[in-house]
Amino acid sequence: MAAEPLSNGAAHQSVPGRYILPVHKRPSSSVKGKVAPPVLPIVDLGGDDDVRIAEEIFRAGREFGFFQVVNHGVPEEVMGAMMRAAEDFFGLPADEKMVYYSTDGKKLPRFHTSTRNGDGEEFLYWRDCLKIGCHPPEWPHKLGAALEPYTAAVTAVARRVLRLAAVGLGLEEEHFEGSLSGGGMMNVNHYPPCPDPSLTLGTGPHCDPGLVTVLMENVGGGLQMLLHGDGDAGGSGMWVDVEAAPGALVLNFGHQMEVISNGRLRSGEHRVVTGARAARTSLASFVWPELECAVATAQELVLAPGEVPLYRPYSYGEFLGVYVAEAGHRDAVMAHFKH
Ligand SMILES: O=C(O)CCC(=O)C(=O)O
Ligand SMILES: [Fe+2]
Repeated sequence: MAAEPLSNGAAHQSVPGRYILPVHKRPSSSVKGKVAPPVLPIVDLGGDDDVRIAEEIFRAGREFGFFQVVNHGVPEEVMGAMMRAAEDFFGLPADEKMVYYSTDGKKLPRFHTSTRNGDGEEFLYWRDCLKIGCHPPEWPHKLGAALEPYTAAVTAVARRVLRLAAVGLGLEEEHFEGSLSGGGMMNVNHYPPCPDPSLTLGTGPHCDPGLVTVLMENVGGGLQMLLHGDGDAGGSGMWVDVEAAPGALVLNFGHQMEVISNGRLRSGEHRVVTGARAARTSLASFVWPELECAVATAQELVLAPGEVPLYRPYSYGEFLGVYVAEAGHRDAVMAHFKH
């Protein structure tokens, strides 16, 4: 049954039944212990010491799949205008937002709650979202003016990081250019205050499907990443808060980076916990391959003695189909592509 988005009505006094997660899916069910949250690695994109920057990105990508960037070159006014436009959207009267409402997972732009507006969903995540394609004619007119400069600036950051990631991996600097990074879209996420955050999640555990994601948020707190325990931070299987400095952008690698790098760079698994007080808005800009693009582990890497590709080649369209069908569950998705 289709669900009404959270931001369409008055503030919620209690958690509607469909948003209450089964006990084993609630945020506390996966806390096995406590580690001091590691500081999210800070990569300074300023300056031209690309070797240093590439090394920093490689280290953060290997351990967490997550890092924050400063001196990224996206003007403060451009970030501010984009965030205000996003916040304003969710404050619009319901009928203006519902113009974009759809349960058709392929439609863009698309306004939805949870992941699919309740269509085929056993339970709902405490999130409204506006999904936007990467091409201007499809942009919702209310956000259009802010989207153009923001998307251009953030795409430039992603492209620079992809060039540096290629250098860190020992690939040609241009490895990710062209159709490998020719696609993408944006999630404009909105998490209203939740009357009982222990019963809900804003987004469930997932890795992003593409190469790299650039995230901007208005309120710190909510995003968590899963630790793997094989780096200095320890804490295998633990969720820790992703906290970024004011003005920084948070970046994470997605599944395609893990496949192409044969696991050297991790796709950072993450989720969003809800908060009782402030509404949180975040913008996740995804850079990914064009649908017909063939994706495969980079041959230059697999030449290491005895090393074989972990995943079989596929088209990105095939990958996205599996990702949607498996609702983004990391292991279930990757099982389709493992050798
Ligand atoms: O809201 C966030 O911090 C993360 C959102 C997210 O994971 C996504 O849109 O894929
Ligand atoms: Fe995500």
